[in-house]
Amino acid sequence: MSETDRVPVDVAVGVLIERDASGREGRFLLTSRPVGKVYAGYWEFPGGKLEQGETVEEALRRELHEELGITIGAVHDWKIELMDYPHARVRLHFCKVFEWSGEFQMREQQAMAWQQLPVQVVPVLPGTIPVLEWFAAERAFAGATHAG
Ligand SMILES: Nc1nc2c([nH]c(=O)n2[C@H]2C[C@H](O)[C@@H](COP(=O)(O)OP(=O)(O)OP(=O)(O)O)O2)c(=O)[nH]1
Repeated sequence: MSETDRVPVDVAVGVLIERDASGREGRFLLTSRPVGKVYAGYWEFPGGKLEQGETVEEALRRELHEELGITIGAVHDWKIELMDYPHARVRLHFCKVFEWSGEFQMREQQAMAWQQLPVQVVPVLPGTIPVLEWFAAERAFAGATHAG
């Protein structure tokens, strides 16, 4: 593999979180990767690669609309994580989202699950696990962050 193959691809990832009346963060949304993609069936936060000229926010709005049929409100930059996979090197831009409108539609025949720690759906994509650790730290959650 040549060096240029290892240039990271930017990916916008949406961490949709429910909040209660006091603003306390609760369940978060995971979706399964569709059949035909690498890591098909693995659970992740919804999102996708930036197209040329797009910002992270623009890509996130487009991807969540394309994949889930929803329109998202404010996008809050949260963390950036570099992941090396055999198939690619990706720079994941995780953004928190608390507001959205529209009915969820699984437009790529994926599945969705609202989760708490510890996450019950399996298997979880390797690049998703750091997010669960960040949640654990924020929420003072002790123990395994996911099953399996
Ligand atoms: N959406 C998402 N992708 C993640 C997460 N963690 C993680 O390592 N990734 C990786 C998997 C993929 O290599 C890459 C996202 O690419 P993708 O193939 O899902 O993006 P896309 O929808 O634009 O796909 P395509 O049009 O190229 O088929 O980021 C995550 O939590 N969410």
